[in-house]
Amino acid sequence: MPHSYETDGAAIYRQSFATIRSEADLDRFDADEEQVAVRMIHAAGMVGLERHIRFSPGMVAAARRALEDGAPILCDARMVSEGITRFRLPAENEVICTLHDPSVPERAREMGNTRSAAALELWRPHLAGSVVAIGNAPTALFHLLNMLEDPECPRPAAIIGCPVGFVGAVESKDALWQVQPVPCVIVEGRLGGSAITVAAVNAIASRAE
Ligand SMILES: C/C1=C2N=C(/C=C3N=C(/C(C)=C4\N[C@@](C)([C@@H]5N=C1[C@](C)(CCC(=O)O)[C@H]5CC(=O)O)[C@@](C)(CC(=O)O)[C@@H]4CCC(=O)O)[C@@](C)(CC(=O)O)[C@@H]\3CCC(=O)O)C(C)(C)[C@@H]/2CCC(=O)O
Repeated sequence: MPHSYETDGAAIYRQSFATIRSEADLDRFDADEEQVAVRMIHAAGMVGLERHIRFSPGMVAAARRALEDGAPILCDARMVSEGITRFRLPAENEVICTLHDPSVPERAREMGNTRSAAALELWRPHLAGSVVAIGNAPTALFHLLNMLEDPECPRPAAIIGCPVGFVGAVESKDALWQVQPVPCVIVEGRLGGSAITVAAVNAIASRAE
């Protein structure tokens, strides 16, 4: 007997978002934040994630404005850059991931750091006014914060800072939240990841669900 299941993609999304809106506690988010939080919960498959999501004031508007003005999106991992739905982007924005540039392994050896952190050195020409999406590597977020301690370093318009894991994820996100060098969103704690980060970018890039 063949299995019966929903085959309409749009209906699947509608049903998912309706389920999230009925089960998640979204009251503390404004309308812009709620749209982004719903998509992050959707990507994680986890109602309850909302308790860990923190937006700095005006973050979604700042990131949206930057994208509409043509800002590039700088991603720590290809899992993030590949997940961004290009047709959602308001200005055919460039999506940049420098992690696999051939110069990065040698640069990482010289720096005594991970490839993820070393790859950010190649972001410098693109950083001003960009939207940063870090979904994997805590060392990338720490290195970005260190770069931004230099007042000469160009500043992004907004940071989606959601690295995941057990070593450095909690600490790097706490550091971003403490410093808030620019408007940002984080997922507190060990939770995070490329899918949740991509979902935030895709939600910010599109105005309404
Ligand atoms: C320590 C690292 C962690 N990686 C995690 C989780 C996942 N990583 C995947 C993949 C395919 C990649 N991870 C690298 C970025 C690689 N991961 C690391 C590093 C060793 C150090 C980063 C850091 O600690 O900040 C990092 C390599 C580096 O030198 O920077 C990756 C480049 C490794 C590689 O394939 O060469 C690669 C990213 C490729 C790309 O997309 O461009 C996973 C899919 C795991 C797997 O393959 O089994 C998974 C994805 C999670 C996600 O949602 O993004 C952690 C858990 C983040 C971990 C850091 C923290 C920790 O607690 O260990």
